[in-house]
Amino acid sequence: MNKKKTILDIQKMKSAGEKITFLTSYDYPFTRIMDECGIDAILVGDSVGVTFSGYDNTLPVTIDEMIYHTRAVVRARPKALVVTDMPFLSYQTDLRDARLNAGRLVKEGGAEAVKLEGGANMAETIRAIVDMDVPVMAHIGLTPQSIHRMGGYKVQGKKDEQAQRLIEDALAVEQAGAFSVVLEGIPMKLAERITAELSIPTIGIGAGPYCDGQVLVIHDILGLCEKYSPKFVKRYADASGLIAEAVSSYISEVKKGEFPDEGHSFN
Ligand SMILES: Nc1nc(=O)c2c([nH]1)NC[C@@H]1CN(c3ccc(C(=O)N[C@@H](CCC(=O)O)C(=O)O)cc3)CN21
Ligand SMILES: CC(C)C(=O)C(=O)O
Ligand SMILES: [Mg+2]
Repeated sequence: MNKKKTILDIQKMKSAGEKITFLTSYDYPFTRIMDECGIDAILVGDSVGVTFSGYDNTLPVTIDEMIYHTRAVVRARPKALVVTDMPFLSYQTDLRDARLNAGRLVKEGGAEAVKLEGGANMAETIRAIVDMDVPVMAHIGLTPQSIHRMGGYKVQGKKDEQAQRLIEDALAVEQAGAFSVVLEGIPMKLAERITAELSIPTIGIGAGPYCDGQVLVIHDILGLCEKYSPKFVKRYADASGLIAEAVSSYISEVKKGEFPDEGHSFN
């Protein structure tokens, strides 16, 4: 398909039984490459705080930083759907803040949808944003903005009672009008059950193979982020190694006077 992908295309893929592929991107060059490869959707994730800015977690990321990165992604004119994370404190305070910040991501950033963390507790917020025609993706299970409540990045929904609550959260966000939901860090059988019960697509990360689609952090699949190595990450390349090789070659050639040669110089 050579035209712009929309939330409708993403939703149709669930009924067609076609897996949905998401990756995070935070800039222009990565977006160009992954879009050329045919990625279905791009998440401008608040994981940018960890992978790009070097923070220990996602909590310090600001709405202005999310706008900045979304603009860089959108400038690549991807065919993929562009979804941007609402960062911590940009939607939890009240509905007005939530609407205003979701609107800023669309108006100033160029996002086509926003994502926020939470289930039943965020149903009203999801509804408020959807009511101004900004599509919302929900995110339940291991929600990184809740790191201090969870006491670390821990798999959620292992106990029956917790699992039941996550099923209720999933139903609540669908009911509130979310167009899709991320399931992060939950047992695969629970993700399978939620996927079967919902009519909106589930996008898993550390949630097993039975979701309607998958998402991973681009720096993780490239071996560019050493900070965390969750079990769910598969490293498809060693980009750190490639960069180190190139940088080392450059340093050594300059030191030896081999670079620049006449071919890289002007007369
Ligand atoms: N680069 C990067 N990738 C991510 O996936 C990611 C971020 N950053 N930053 C925000 C959160 C943090 N994430 C994480 C980080 C670590 C684990 C982790 O180590 N999980 C353990 C399970 C521990 C348990 O349940 O006891 C694992 O072994 O996978 C999970 C999610 C996901 N998100
Ligand atoms: C990994 C995904 C789901 C995310 O929220 C992020 O990158 O911030
Ligand atoms: Mg996020």
